[in-house]
Amino acid sequence: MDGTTDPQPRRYKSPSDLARAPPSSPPRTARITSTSTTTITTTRRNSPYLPTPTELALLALYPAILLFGAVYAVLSPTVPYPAAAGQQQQQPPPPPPSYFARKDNLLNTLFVKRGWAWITLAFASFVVTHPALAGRRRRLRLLRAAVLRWALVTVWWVFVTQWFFGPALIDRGFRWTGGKCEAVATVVGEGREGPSPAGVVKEVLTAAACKASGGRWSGGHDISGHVFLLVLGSFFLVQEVGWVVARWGRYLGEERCVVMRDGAVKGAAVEAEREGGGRMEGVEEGVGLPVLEALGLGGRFAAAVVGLCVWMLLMTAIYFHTWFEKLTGLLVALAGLYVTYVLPRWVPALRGIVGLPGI
Ligand SMILES: CCCCCCCCCCCCCCCC(=O)SCCNC(=O)CCNC(=O)[C@H](O)C(C)(C)COP(=O)(O)O
Ligand SMILES: Nc1ncnc2c1ncn2[C@@H]1O[C@H](COP(=O)(O)O)[C@@H](OP(=O)(O)O)[C@H]1O
Repeated sequence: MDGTTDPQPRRYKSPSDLARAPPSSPPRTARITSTSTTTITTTRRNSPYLPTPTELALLALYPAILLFGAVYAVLSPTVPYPAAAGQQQQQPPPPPPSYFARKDNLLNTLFVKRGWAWITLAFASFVVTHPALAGRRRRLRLLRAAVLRWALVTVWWVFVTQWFFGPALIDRGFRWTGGKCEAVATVVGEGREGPSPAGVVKEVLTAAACKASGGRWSGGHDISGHVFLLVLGSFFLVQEVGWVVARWGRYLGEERCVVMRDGAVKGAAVEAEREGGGRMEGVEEGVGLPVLEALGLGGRFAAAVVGLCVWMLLMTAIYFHTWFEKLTGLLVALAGLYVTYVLPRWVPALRGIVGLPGI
């Protein structure tokens, strides 16, 4: 167990090794927790109503990226400001100042435009393969809660970008703020043709339908779908992977606090212990592993997806939309994240259903 008898000493096993190892194979040096050796420490009490300091620091990167993009777009001589400021210009757009200013760039077409599928794939590969979620007794409970949280953010993504009992919230918001499908309106205004012109205007309720009919979606507030998806998806992965790996490898000296049913505020680990979740019986812990190894294959895949999200967010910040449309994209994403990850900390009934990542 102490590694001195190992002919090829290696202090810790990687998650892929652990996943391959038969359940009964004795660990070499990595620590095993049993019911008597749970050592979860809470070093400071955070507000259950707010993200923890580490979460806040990570969240602060999003407005920082948007701010950087806006400043860069204004200051850079290569970024034509009207293009960065929105789609209101009447003239044909100038040639794109960079490959990533093109809507048909590969990362946009293959990654962002299929963004939720990538986020879902990364999440699934992490929860299915990571040894921290492999303990027999905890596995089902943790998986069920993680899938419910995925369903919650997925429903929010669907409502905001795809469908909300008709047009998605982004499309509804655009029309509520006075937007319309311009080409169709012009035809109607000029009374040129169309079997039922007024009907045509009524039917163009979404940006996609407007584009398909050759029109231009303009005049309203167009919440940035890219900012929304990239922030929601990347922070969802950060939460789902981050807390599991941080607890498994004991990387963080901080803990989420929760409001208990009797109103007491406690560290979330207390609840984990009560549920048996603080004790990874028979599950090797990742204490001391380098973070990259502790992430495992699934976690590294998720980290790569998060990296791509951050890069594309920066590109959107520099080349697309107005700053206010990007800000609302961010706020709408944060609303979904708050409901999924912070609200359960102070609403025990909700926590009983969707849980907290890693607990
Ligand atoms: C009454 C309750 C009803 C609840 C309804 C819930 C329905 C659940 C459906 C579950 C679907 C899950 C699908 C999961 C797998 C996938 O993700 S497949 C879809 C892949 N597609 C995408 O990822 C599209 C991503 N793109 C976008 O969201 C948008 O294109 C955009 C990037 C936000 C912006 O679009 P623009 O056109 O550029 O403006
Ligand atoms: N990082 C990025 N790379 C390429 N295109 C981007 C982009 N961010 C936004 N766009 C494009 O800008 C338009 C508005 O984006 P959104 O509202 O989703 O934020 C969309 O155009 P299309 O709808 O014509 O593809 C989208 O593809």
